[in-house]
Amino acid sequence: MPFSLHFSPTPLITAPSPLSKPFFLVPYYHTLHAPKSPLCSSMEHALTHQGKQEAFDLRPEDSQTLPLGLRRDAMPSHVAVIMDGNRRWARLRDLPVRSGYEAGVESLRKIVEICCKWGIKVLSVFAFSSDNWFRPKVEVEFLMSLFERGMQEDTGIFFRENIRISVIGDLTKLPKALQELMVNLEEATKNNTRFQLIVAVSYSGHYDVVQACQRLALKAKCGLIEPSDINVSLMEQELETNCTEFPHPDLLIRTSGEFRISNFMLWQLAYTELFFAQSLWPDFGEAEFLKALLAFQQRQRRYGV
Ligand SMILES: CC(C)=CCC/C(C)=C/CC/C(C)=C/COP(=O)(O)OP(=O)(O)O
Repeated sequence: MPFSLHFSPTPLITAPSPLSKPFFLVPYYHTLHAPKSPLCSSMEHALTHQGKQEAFDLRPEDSQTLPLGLRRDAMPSHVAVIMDGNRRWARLRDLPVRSGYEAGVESLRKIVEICCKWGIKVLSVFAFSSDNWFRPKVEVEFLMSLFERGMQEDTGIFFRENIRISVIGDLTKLPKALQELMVNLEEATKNNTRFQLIVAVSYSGHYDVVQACQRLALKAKCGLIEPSDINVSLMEQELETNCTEFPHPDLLIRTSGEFRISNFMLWQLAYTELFFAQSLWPDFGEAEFLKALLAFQQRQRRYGV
């Protein structure tokens, strides 16, 4: 099934975009000491053709218009989502599991578009947990191919819409081509400023805290810091969310009626507001997202004070 984000062809880009100098990608190929990867050719394709043009519904004025009752001054900067319920969605319809994941990608695209429209700066999604490696091999392989396909097909949109992609997690476990694709996409979009999508793959909160501790221990061993220097700020510099200027989600949404955080961003969620939706992720759309944001805007955040 082809994917498409439905963005306006009208450039909404306010900051300088890599689109203005597509050849910046060329030196990057060389730093990888590798022939052009599939991503690189897909990027070239996207840059040449400027992405898909067939169906768009976002206009510049949309970014000024919020649904009734939603306040721009109380919008969360960073929303995190546990996209749960894709397989159940498929099973309820007698469809193969992969259709559930594909429908989940479409849902993600819708939410990304809404975030851009409503002025949310960062969206983090739990796309594949460290524990998901223990799922059936065929399912894991399908998910890997879905990440590859999804990212390749939307490359043009990321450039045109000024979207930065970051990937967090233990990427060393991913297929080599996917690792390369993700690293390339992160590098190529790192100066995009309108919106940042953080994709957590092969990720867990435990993994993140442990890798941060290992990095600090190494710095201490090398004499760069003293163990007594270690504090919240130094820890946060080593967590994988150091890729964003908003490392702490303001709001966490989990779909599918489950009430747990399942080892997602354990450190970063310390003061996050939680919202649990009944819908399965493929059914989670604008109306439910709005409900979550309205609930968030009514919360009083006291940070223990
Ligand atoms: C390109 C890109 C970032 C794609 C994201 C694709 C996507 C929706 C991934 C979710 C994967 C996942 C393991 C969800 C958990 O719900 P589940 O499917 O295990 O649901 P269940 O609780 O019904 O079993």
